[in-house]
Amino acid sequence: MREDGMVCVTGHGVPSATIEGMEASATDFFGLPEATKRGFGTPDVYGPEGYTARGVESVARSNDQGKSKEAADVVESFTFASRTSCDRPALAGLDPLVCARAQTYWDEMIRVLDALHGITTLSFNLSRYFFEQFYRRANDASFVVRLAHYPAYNLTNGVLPYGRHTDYLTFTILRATQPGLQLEKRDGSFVDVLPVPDAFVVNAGDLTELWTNGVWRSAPHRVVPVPTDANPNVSAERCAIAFFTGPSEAAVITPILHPGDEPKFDGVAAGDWLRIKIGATTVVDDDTPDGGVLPVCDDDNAQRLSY
Ligand SMILES: O=C(O)CCC(=O)C(=O)O
Ligand SMILES: [Fe+2]
Repeated sequence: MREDGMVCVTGHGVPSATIEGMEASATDFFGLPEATKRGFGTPDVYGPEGYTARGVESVARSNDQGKSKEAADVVESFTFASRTSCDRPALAGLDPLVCARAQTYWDEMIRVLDALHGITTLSFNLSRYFFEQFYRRANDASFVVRLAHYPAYNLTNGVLPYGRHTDYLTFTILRATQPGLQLEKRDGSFVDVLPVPDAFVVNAGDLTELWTNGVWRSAPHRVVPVPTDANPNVSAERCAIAFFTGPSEAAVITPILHPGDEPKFDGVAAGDWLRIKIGATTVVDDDTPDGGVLPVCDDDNAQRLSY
């Protein structure tokens, strides 16, 4: 966490069936016709609940509030913004099996997060219950399950499946079975984060860095295309499941200081930070041309999604 801001977690106890169920839900959902997918949530905005279509999100814009007008990511996604998302009208009609699997996955992720918080309290000499007040008391902590599908696409104009960014809040618990994720090291070089069987990748986000006064690092990372064996000009299809975690919107996060420490950051309300970051990432029509124009998926060369 100090050096890279990213670790590989094994021995987490999450049943394989729970992980495989969520992966199967991702495969099933993204395999639906585009018009059906667009019926869930707000497909032309990234952030709220439900489906976000390809060409809408440009995560790299979160780095500078959108000033750089980075290209849209080659990704479509589905967000469960609460454990009971499926009860909301926006998601009415979603396959009940997908909903049930998401709830099971959610509960397991909370369990893993509790362990991560336990490790953090030990590392920073905090009360075992330090995080409770920020996450549980108001019962509105920022937890999100995000399913991401990176379709196969022609590698013609250098766009990335998912641009370089840091995660906005505290810990992200990530599951991906295909290569493509890269971590930016402190010297600016990128290294592959290859999938490890049965493991999760956990990375610290911006508020973890703030909270730990810079001791743990908010790791810049990105997803790069991985050419298929059949055609080096086509990127392989990929799926990932992220569980994003963060404190309640109103929680003001300030650096945890030990005797002799000087604060390196000002405090910030978690909700304000999230809005600043996420607000810049939706690509709109009047953006620079590259924002809306994506390479077309070559169906003949597209690989079947396989877990
Ligand atoms: O797809 C991945 O492996 C990483 C996705 C990611 O960085 C994110 O959703 O924040
Ligand atoms: Fe990320």
